[in-house]
Amino acid sequence: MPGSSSQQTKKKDKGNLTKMLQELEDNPDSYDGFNIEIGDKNMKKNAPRGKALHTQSQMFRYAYNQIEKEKAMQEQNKNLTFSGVISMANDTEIIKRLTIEVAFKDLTITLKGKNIHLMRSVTGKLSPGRVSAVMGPSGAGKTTFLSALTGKAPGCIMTGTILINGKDDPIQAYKKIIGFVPQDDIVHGNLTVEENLWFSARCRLAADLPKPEKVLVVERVIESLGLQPVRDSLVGTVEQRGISGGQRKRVNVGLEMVMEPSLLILDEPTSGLDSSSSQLLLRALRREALEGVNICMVVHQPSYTLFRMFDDLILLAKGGLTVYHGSVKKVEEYFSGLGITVPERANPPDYFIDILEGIIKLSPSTGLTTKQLPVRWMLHNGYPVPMDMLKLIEGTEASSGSESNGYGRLGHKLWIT
Ligand SMILES: Nc1ncnc2c1ncn2[C@@H]1O[C@H](COP(=O)(O)OP(=O)(O)OP(=O)(O)O)[C@@H](O)[C@H]1O
Repeated sequence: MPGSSSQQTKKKDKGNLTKMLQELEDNPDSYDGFNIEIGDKNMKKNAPRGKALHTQSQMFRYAYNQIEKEKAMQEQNKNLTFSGVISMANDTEIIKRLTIEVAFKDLTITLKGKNIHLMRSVTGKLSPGRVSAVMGPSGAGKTTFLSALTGKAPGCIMTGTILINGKDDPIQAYKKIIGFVPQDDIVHGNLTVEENLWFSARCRLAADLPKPEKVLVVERVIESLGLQPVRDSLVGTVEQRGISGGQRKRVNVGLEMVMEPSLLILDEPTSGLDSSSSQLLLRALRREALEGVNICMVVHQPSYTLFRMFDDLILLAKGGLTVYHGSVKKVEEYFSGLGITVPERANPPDYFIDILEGIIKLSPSTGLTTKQLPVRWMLHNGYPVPMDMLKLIEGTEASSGSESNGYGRLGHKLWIT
């Protein structure tokens, strides 16, 4: 059949989807030679009964129909009314991602053979549909915390519990729906943006997912991350300059986004980016969160605008101790309750980190030292306090009988701040 040589097919495979679909519309049978090696099973399953999808042109027609459906829905969305939303909810088959809630209790990581804690008594929860920022001074244990969430602590002993959706399952059981974006880029410099994402999609998505659906996933990620203008550009290497640093970071995140994770963990995805590039990336992540994705990332020195784009904050002090874990909106209120007020022109996240770094000394009027902040957090939440840490708060007494497990609790009077 004309126009179906393998060379042409390869080109089309890599090319722009819109162009391919336009060609398909003009000449629907021209893709019979397209090499689709996976996904036939589902295609057949989804096809009308008794009409198996035999040819690739039929498969492309299917993909085309899916896009047309999306376009129609977008058109419908333009004039949304309340009753319109209700009717859409009734008419449309809404496919939701599985959601993951991660609750951790008393998470403690100790170096093997040494009594050195990298993380101590960390308790909290990461919820689906929320974007959490992990912050703290350098060496506080932010990366260690992310690793612990994925069940990895090489060379260390990890104690405490991690519950996934309330169950004590090993986190490894969920690895297919957990994405991890490491600190260092893992993009292939000699491939284009689209090729990088395609490569990841082919490796990470289920082998039996129909190719048209994979196409849609990659297209959605390109669109969401604003990579459309550079989709055909080489990512670049040290020798050969490619896309910008911000775009490269977005591709790096996209490599994990194509697997459509339910929990997405990112280590410093905005480091080295200017404020607007960071905001662009965070906006894309917030859109993922709207779909129910649970997002947790380490972030360094965010601008106040960026900081306010997060839902929750996990603030760690050196030694992997929690100083605050909760809504970003309430962090200033919590610290002002301790007598720590952010000066007018200071950026709150910078101010808190400077306190934890010891650059800013706490005012004597607070009656607190930096080292006491983690204990104050434990007391504020009624968490058990390790005995050696309890001693950091002067004039307190541990409740009787609690010493055997190494934990103590303060009397109610001393709780009130
Ligand atoms: N496997 C290990 N063996 C020994 N020390 C370790 C190990 N992993 C982490 N550490 C130490 O634990 C502390 C926390 O490290 P981590 O990388 O989690 O900090 P961080 O807050 O992410 O720092 P940064 O912001 O500088 O990246 C550091 O002092 C680090 O040297």
